[in-house]
Formats: sequence, C-alpha cells, structure tokens
Amino acid sequence: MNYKIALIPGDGIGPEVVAETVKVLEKVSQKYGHTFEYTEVLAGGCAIDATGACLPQETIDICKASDAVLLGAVGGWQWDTLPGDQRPERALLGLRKELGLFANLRPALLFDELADACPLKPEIVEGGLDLVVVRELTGGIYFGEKGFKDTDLGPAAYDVEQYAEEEVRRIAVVAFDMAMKRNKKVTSVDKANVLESSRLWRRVVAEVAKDYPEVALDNLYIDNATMQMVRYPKQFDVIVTSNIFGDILSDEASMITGSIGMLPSASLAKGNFGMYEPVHGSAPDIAKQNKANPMATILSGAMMLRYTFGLSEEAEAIEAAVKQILAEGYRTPDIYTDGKKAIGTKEAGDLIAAAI
Ligand SMILES: NC(=O)C1=CN([C@@H]2O[C@H](COP(=O)(O)OP(=O)(O)OC[C@H]3O[C@@H](n4cnc5c(N)ncnc54)[C@H](O)[C@@H]3O)[C@@H](O)[C@H]2O)C=CC1
Ligand SMILES: CC(C)CC(=O)C(=O)O
Ligand SMILES: [Mg+2]
Repeated sequence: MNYKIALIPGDGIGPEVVAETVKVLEKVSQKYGHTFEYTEVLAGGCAIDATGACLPQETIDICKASDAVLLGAVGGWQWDTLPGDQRPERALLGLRKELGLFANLRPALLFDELADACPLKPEIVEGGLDLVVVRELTGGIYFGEKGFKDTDLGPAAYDVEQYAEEEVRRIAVVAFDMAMKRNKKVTSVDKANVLESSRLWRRVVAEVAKDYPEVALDNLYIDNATMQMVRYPKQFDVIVTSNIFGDILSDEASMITGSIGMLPSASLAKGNFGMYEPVHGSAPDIAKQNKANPMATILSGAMMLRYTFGLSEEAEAIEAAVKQILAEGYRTPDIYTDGKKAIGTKEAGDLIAAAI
C-alpha cells in the first residue's frame, strides 16, 4: 500500500528526531513492501523565519491531504520574545484545532530493558509500568479567551479555562473505550474542588461511565494525582484529563519511564486521521549536537502505523527493535547509566533500523 505522510520536522531537535524516524520507516517499507510518500512542510519558528507565519496555509492544506502527520517539535529561544499570538507554539495549537485532533494518547511504558533509568525504587515499579494519559487536546485554557486588562493591582493578563459538555463527553468516550481494551479502570483528573469547568468535567465523565458498567471510575484532584504519580504510579491504567493537566501529568509520567525522550504520542481526530508527535519539545539546549533521544518520535511512528494505517505487525516490529537495542545496552545521553553503551541520535536511528 501507499501511504501519504506530511512531515513537520519543526525546530530544535525536531529535524534530528524526525530524520531518524524516517530512516526507521524506510526500513519498515523495505521489509514489508509498503510505500511511504513524505511531503515535508514548515511549521513553528522555521516557518516564521521562512514565511513570516508560524503556520502557513500550505502546511494545513498538505496535512489535510495526507493520511497522517508526523511532527518533531516547535519552538526555541530565538522566538521567545515574540508576542504570545505569534510564537512558534501557536502553530502546534493551530494544527491541532484545524485538524480536529481532540484526543491525545500518551502511553507511558517502562520497558523492562530500561529499569535502570527509572528514578523510582525498584519495588515501586516491579513488574513494569504501563499507563496511558488520554488528554483532551483542542479545548480548555490553551484555547480559551485570553487577553490583557487593567485591574486594581495594575495591568493583568488572563486565560480562560472553558469546557463544553460535548468536548468532555467525546474525550471520556475515547478513555472508556480504551479502558475496555485494557484493564477496565479509568482515573479522571480534575480540580473540581475549585474550578467550575472541572465540576462540569466530573459530571459528564460520570454520565459517560454509566455506559461502561464494567469499567471502574476514580476521580482525583490534579494536585493529588501528580503526587500519586511518583508515589505509586502502578495504581493508574487509563487517566483522562484536560488539556493543561494532561500536558503536565504526561511530562511527569515520562520521567518514570526513564526520560521524556522515550514517550510517544498520538493526536487523533474522529476516524483514523492522526498527527503523531513525541511528548517532548524542541529541546534547544541539546539541538544539533547528536544528543537527542529519537525513540519518542520513532515510537510515535509506530503509533502512526498502528492507529492510522492499521499496520500492527509493522508497529510491533519497531517497538521490538527499540526494546532490542535497549536490551543490548545502547543508551542516548538522557537514559545513560554506568556500564551501558553510549550512543547519539543518529546511531540510535541506525541501530533501530538495523534491528527491524
Ligand atoms: N510539541 C512541541 O512542539 C512542544 C514544544 N515545546 C517547546 O519546546 C521548547 C523547549 O521547551 P522545554 O520546556 O525546554 O521542553 P523540552 O521538552 O523541549 O525539554 C525539556 C528537557 O528535556 C530534554 N529533552 C527533551 N526531549 C529530549 C529528547 N528527545 N532527548 C533527550 N532529552 C530531551 C531537554 O534537553 C530539556 O532538558 C519551548 O519553545 C517549548 O515551548 C515544548 C513542549 C512541546
Ligand atoms: C507547546 C505546547 C503548545 C504544548 C505542549 O507542551 C505539549 O503538547 O506537550
Ligand atoms: Mg508538553
């Protein structure tokens, strides 16, 4: 089969990790006889520099005409002084909204092979860790009304957290459907003791839960949830939460799995369309030094094969190749521990491609 992939390398380490993912996808294509047709497009700081806009219309059009999108990351220090509505990160929000990507799946999987890089005591994560954060991606405070106003205390800025019932319902359905395929447990995370939007969230999630009598539903406040994540993460299976809380919780979960350089994600629309992106950002501190861990993006590529193209065997081949090189002791700097074999971004891509 022929699959059209829009590639958005973006900024910082984005181009480096996307290049290694393409290397791995090409190996999959050779082995399994698929054709991946890539169209590279601009978004983020590089798009601002080239065109003056962080998200050119051409990028949106090409993404919509593709079967799936693979994104590295956007943003960087050189654009930090731009006004908020012109920053590179706006491209990411714009893409998510334009493409209708309301469901962000962020699995946090501690590979047995990487137990040495987990900062928690071995007995806490004994038997592994496998949870998924189902993050609402096109609503909440990242998309609410924002602006500036004068107050009694002087000039102020505001961002509004708002959720429509339907936005909560559709992400809750994704979470419960996923729970049915996993361990039939959902933890909904909110701040319903303080926020009106969270009270609506909690009520709608409870309504959706009635359609899934086999699934156990827990509610946690976000402050407690962040603490529980490091105290005993194995209590979680599917976590469903808002845009901002999911953003924060998934970065926290990533550290338990060794590094943010390991965590993939799928941003899904209704149907099979999706944008696949690592959980991390553009990491300007390590860009262009062959230090970035490309595995989060390579594993995002595997999610693309599984969710959008329905190629489970090929996705598993990528995941097995990642595990193999970890088992062989290869480590990028972010997951390096004494006695292991130090490698860089390119070597990681080469080794994973070779292991396919
Ligand atoms: N999806 C996206 O495009 C995202 C973009 N950003 C943007 O990225 C820029 C940097 O943001 P930060 O807060 O520093 O977050 P970040 O995720 O880029 O980096 C945080 C830390 O993790 C490390 N790190 C990240 N990815 C890594 C990888 N693959 N391998 C090894 N180490 C890795 C970095 O070196 C840094 O020390 C900002 O402009 C931010 O807005 C942030 C998050 C998501
Ligand atoms: C850069 C932000 C727009 C989003 C973010 O941090 C994320 O999606 O992980
Ligand atoms: Mg984030």
